[in-house]
Amino acid sequence: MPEGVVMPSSLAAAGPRRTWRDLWTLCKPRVVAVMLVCALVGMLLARPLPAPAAIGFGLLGIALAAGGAAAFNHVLDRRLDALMRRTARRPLASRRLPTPLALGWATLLSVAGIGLLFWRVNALTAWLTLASLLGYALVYTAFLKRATPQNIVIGGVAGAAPPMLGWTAVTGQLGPEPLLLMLIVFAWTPPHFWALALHKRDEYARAGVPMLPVTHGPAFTRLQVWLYGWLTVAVSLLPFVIGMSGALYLVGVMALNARFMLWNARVWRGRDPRAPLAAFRFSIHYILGVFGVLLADHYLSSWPLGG
Ligand code: HEM
Ligand SMILES: CC(C)=CCC/C(C)=C/CC/C(C)=C/COP(=O)(O)OP(=O)(O)O
Repeated sequence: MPEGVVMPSSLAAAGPRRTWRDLWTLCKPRVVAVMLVCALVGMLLARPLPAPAAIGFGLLGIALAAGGAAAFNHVLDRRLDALMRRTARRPLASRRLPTPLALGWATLLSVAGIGLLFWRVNALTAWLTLASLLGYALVYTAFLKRATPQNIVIGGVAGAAPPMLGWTAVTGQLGPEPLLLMLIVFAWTPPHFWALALHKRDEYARAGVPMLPVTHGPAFTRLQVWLYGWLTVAVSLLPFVIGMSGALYLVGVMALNARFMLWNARVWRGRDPRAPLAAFRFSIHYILGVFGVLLADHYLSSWPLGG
């Protein structure tokens, strides 16, 4: 049977529940959820406090667009995903879901998300979100991922956008603060991803994906995790340095940085084979923690006067 053509009976046999679950999976819901936390913090850090409708429409539009981008990634990567154990069970890689249906779903979500941002939020946020969507779905997935070990550094610009998108959604303009929030996520992306890539190096090599551990080897990648880790630490201190956040943020982020660098240093030393996976897992707690303390500092520091 040609690729993408699935007998209607097989869909019927899978059942509508399974199909909806697969469509949900295409959106990378856990990744998008963390992005939405970053976007929400971007919104709440902007002054004056945004109206609930601005927050709601902004988050919904960003969520739909990011979910759509993730679904395009599943479509474009379906053959590659089938070659790796981590991704082989995905709906398209395992041919549970017809490709045209996934393509339609990705288009629907993307058009709905960008349309909603234009209609109910503002044009600046809609254009920036569209650029992020295309940056991830097309530039990263279709080209960079297969072309260069710097794929995730350049592609990381798209993934780092949500806090900036949150800010512009409620203010309608850019500024140094949203760009700094974006820079934190951007610097964090290489240690986040290369830690996992070290753990999955053999799978990427077999699939022929030029991730850094494949092209430059584990020792070089371990060093890069450590160096980008320090870059992330430096950037994470900037909100305090420029007076955007106070002492509470500084204390919180220092504690997170200590733990983050502990894991990155273990990755760098290369003696503990479990370190890369543990460092990858902690990287997610780290980014949530940094945005959490940014928010806590913003509200608690100005209490009882209000943010
Ligand atoms: C180009 C940039 C990025 C790359 C290449 C990347 C790569 C990855 C990969 C390969 C995974 C494993 C997924 C899996 O096991 O199915 C992952 C997981 C994850 N990433 Fe990233 N990531 C990037 C940016 C981000 C950003 C910006 C965020 C959030 C702000 C994020 C949050 C997460 C979360 C929460 C997970 C865990 C998902 C789960 O448990 O299902 N990532 N990332
Ligand atoms: C509009 C907007 C904010 C867009 C951003 C969209 C988005 C969901 C980015 C996710 C980043 C990510 C998980 C990359 C991994 O891709 P991969 O293909 O290398 O990983 P995989 O092998 O797990 O699919």
